[in-house]
Order: sequence, then C-alpha cells, then structure tokens
Amino acid sequence: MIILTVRTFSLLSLEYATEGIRSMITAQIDVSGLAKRIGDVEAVRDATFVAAPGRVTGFLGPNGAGKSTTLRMLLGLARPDAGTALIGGRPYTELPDPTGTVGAVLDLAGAHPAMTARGHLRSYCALGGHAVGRAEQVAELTGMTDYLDRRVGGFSTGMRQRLSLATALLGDPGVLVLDEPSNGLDPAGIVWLRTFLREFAADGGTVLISSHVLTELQYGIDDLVLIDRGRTTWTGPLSEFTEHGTSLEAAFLELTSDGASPLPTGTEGIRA
Ligand SMILES: Nc1ncnc2c1ncn2[C@@H]1O[C@H](COP(=O)(O)OP(=O)(O)OP(=O)(O)O)[C@@H](O)[C@H]1O
Repeated sequence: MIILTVRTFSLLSLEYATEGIRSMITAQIDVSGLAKRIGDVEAVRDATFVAAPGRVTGFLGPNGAGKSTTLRMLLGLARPDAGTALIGGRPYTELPDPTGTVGAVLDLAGAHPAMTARGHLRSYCALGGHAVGRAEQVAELTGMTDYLDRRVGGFSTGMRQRLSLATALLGDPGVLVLDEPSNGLDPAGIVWLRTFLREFAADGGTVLISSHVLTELQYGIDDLVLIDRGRTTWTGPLSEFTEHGTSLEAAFLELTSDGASPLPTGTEGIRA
C-alpha cells in the first residue's frame, strides 16, 4: 500500500498524518515502570517498553505473564499502582479523542446474539459519534461485508474476532491494541489478520498485539516485547532476536525462565 503523506503536524504528542483520502492520528505507546497488584498476585511488576508508529510490536509471554493486565492499564481499564502507560504522551483517560486515537480488541465482540453485525456496528457508530456509513466501511476493511445482515449469535469465533476488529476501527484510529486476536482464527484467518496489521502499520499506524503463541507472531511483527512474571525481560527488533541463529522459540524459553540465563549471542535488544 502506497502512503501519500501530504502533511503532518504535531497535535500534543500525536502526529496527524493525511494520506490520500484517509487520515489517521498516529501515536507512540510508552509504557514505563508499570506495576499492578491484584489481590495477592503481583500481576505486573515492572513493564517497560515502546511500541512505535509504523511498526507491528508483538507482546509475548507465557500464560499469566501479565499481558492482559498491562493492556488493561494502557487502555484505562485498570489503574496502575506505579509507572505510566501513555499513548501519544497521555494516559488513555486523558486523550481528547480516545476512539479516534486507539482501537482495542480485548475480548470477543459482546454483541447481542439477536443483533445483526450491521446493527451492532451502527449502534457503536451512534455511541462513538461516528458517521453511520463507517459501519459498512469497516465491514469491507475486515472482510465482513457478506456477513453484515447475519445475526451475531450464529457467528463463528473467527467472525466474532473480525467483528471485534471492525468495531475497533470505527473511529479510524492510528493505534491498534489487540489482546490475543488470533484466538479462534483458522490458518487463512491468521494470514489475513497478519496482512491487515502489516498494511495498517505501513500506513503509519502503531500496532501492539499480544500472544502467548510464538508462531502467531514469528512472521507478522517488527519488534518484540517479552514479558515474564510481570516483568519485561527483552525488547527490541525481532531481527535482532533471531539473526544470530537462535530460534524465536529457543530465545523465548531462555528469556522466560527465571531470568538467570544470558541473552542469545549477539542479541542487542534491551534486557531489563
Ligand atoms: N481478576 C483477577 N483476579 C486475580 N488474579 C488475577 C486477575 N487478573 C489477573 N490475575 C492474575 O494476574 C497475573 C497476570 O494475569 P494476566 O491475565 O495479565 O496474564 P496474561 O499474560 O494475559 O495471561 P494469558 O496469556 O493466560 O491470558 C496472573 O497470575 C493472573 O492469575
């Protein structure tokens, strides 16, 4: 996809880029020293990383590592005990146009089963103050046009994932935050999602995508953030993680042990 950027200017710390007929507000994600205790559990102890515009950043860690809790803090759904999680230099709750800045998929679309996809999207257009025609536009972007008049109750998990993504895109955000979006997608759906996210980033968007499945991220991301037991243990370009012959899987296992192992030889990413 060719980017025709005709103008950019700074809006707070957000970059507003106009490109062809489409415009988006792009912004960097900055997480620093983030911590959150839930009951007796230190769900997040020290998460520090950046997700940059124009890049797809994978947020990888084993089950229970703290990925969802970190993303919930980033999206203003949980209050950090310490540290900051900023989008374009601001907490989510202080963004002037939250849905026009960030699209998030944390859970499968919680639409009423009797509602059609079109009805679901149109009600979110009304809630978010978006033009009603956005429903059909995001359906086209996510390959949902043929399903618009079907009831959500009959959707497969993969179609629900697409509907969630379509809903997140209604405000034409420049930042996408996706928590395990490949769950329930078949191989063709995974390839489609990977291609969609790469094009979104190629247009200048910021993508942060979490997963505990290595193979989901291996071919679709530019940068990698590893989290283990609530701490980011490695951040950097994926190419640095694997270029010296260490497989992603081997490096992942090494860096999600007890943290005592050395970095893969030649790896220049940052180890926390
Ligand atoms: N509501 C909660 N009540 C109690 N403990 C919680 C709660 N939410 C998260 N935790 C705990 O916090 C830790 C981090 O959980 P989190 O869901 O953030 O991990 P995750 O990396 O997203 O895991 P997964 O890959 O399995 O989704 C885990 O030990 C989890 O059990």
